[in-house]
Amino acid sequence: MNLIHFKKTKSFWFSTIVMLFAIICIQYFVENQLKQQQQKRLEQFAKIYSEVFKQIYVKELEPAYHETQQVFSQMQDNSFYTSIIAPDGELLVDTRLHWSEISKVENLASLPEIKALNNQNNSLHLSRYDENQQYSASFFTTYFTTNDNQNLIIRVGQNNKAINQLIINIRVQVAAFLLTLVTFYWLSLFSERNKISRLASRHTQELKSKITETAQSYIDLQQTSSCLSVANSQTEAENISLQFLAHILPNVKTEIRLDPINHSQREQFDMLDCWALRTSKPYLADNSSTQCLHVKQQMKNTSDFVKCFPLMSQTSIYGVLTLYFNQQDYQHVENTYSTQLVFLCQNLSLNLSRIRLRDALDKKAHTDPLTDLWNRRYFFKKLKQWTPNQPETSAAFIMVDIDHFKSVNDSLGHDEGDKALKWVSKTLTDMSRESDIVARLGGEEFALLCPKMNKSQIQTFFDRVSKALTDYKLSDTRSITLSMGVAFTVNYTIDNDELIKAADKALYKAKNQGRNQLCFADSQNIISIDSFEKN
Ligand SMILES: Nc1nc2c(ncn2[C@@H]2O[C@H](COP(=O)(O)OP(=O)(O)OP(=O)(O)O)[C@@H](O)[C@H]2O)c(=O)[nH]1
Repeated sequence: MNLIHFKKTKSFWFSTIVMLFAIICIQYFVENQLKQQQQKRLEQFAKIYSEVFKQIYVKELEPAYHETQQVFSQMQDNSFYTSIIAPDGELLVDTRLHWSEISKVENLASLPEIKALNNQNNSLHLSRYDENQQYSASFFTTYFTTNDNQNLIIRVGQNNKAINQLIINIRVQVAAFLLTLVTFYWLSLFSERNKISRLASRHTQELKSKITETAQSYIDLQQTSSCLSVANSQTEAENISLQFLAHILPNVKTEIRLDPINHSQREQFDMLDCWALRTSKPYLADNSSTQCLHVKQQMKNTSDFVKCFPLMSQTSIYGVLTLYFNQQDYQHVENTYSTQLVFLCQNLSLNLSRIRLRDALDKKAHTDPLTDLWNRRYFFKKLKQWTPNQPETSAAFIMVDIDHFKSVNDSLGHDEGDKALKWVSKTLTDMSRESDIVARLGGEEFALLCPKMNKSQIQTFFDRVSKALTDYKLSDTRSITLSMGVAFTVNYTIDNDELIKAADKALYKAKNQGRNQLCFADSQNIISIDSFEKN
């Protein structure tokens, strides 16, 4: 800013000096012209006057004096005054004096113009201070010859007051012009300075608020990252990220779509539909460019730009983050939040990877390798998390045991027994609902936790499972049968220990009563869940 100002000032002074110089030259020229014109007019006047005087003058001076006085009194310009002087300096005629006063005037031979003329000049111009008249005057002095061959001097003078006044006027006008120019310049400079300072303060303010906004977004991002690092599920991680985006980009519509492989309930989403995932980098599309196929038509129609950020690692794809902008928001986000968005996506991807890895390990730790059902540990963990005092968490606890399984192993071998175990597992899973937990507790023993199931529903379940098992034939054409013991949490008074013990007793009863049957619990019998887990 200072540099610009300096340059402006420098060029201004340079142009001012040039202008001043030009004005002085013009002024000098004008003044010179004025003086030349004055001299010309003095010469002309002298010529005319001497001609008139010559015509009128015949030996007698007085009549000539009066006649010329009369002739020249009619002239408009009476600023000229004329003297006729004899070569020896005697004043003969003077237009400013009365005839009677002329003879009283002293000899004029000592006047500078008469002296100079006598020193061999035929005519001359001279400006000097006229002490008699007390003002500065210009004189033209020359010889002329009368008709009777007398050599006389004519001197025409003019008061310089008018011309001096003219010159002063010109100078005043030039000075006024320059002063106005300088004033205007400083005024414009001042207003420009004010404008620049206002602009600078506005920019500073904008910069300040942008820095504050950016700093705040980094604080939010840090907090979001901390939450993401302890997120328990993909849904939780997704919600944390969406919350952050809604906070920093309140006007931008945001959407996260995760890989449906681990999310069977989600809307199907083909990862090849997204150009960001194909190219492994953010993809921006406006209304005229190729859009990703997963982008919602309605959202696309109401936005100027759609930008997708891939959620992926080097080896896996987790999903995509999509932002829908209008023109103005897009610029703002690009300028202020582009780094934060990339960081968020990296962080989210990292945590999705962590959650998936943990889920996979969890699943491995909680799954029975032979049947792929939940194992004993997982089942009792779930059962411990049960809250029996809430009506909506009421459930049926079913214990299942294959009848005479030992004889299957003994007669047909372990492989045949394993096949039978897998078939029973599949049948139990197929016949149960999605909300039920089906587990293999060990050996030929299974358990189900079925929320909101009544006696008749259990009976139907048992009948369907038994019927399905008759379709499976062992190699010796035998069929498999099951016994089930069931206890309920419907009366809200039984805790988990009671529930297990009751179901176990019911199963025991079913075995004792001949197997291949279903028995419901007698809730009076109690054993502890811990002792049951140890079995
Ligand atoms: N093939 C196979 N057999 C198993 C597995 N785990 C346990 N068993 C067998 O399951 C049989 C369980 O027999 P028992 O506890 O006596 O019960 P049961 O023969 O079914 O008699 P009831 O329960 O009284 O009807 C044993 O022979 C175990 O060896 C397994 O993973 N695979």
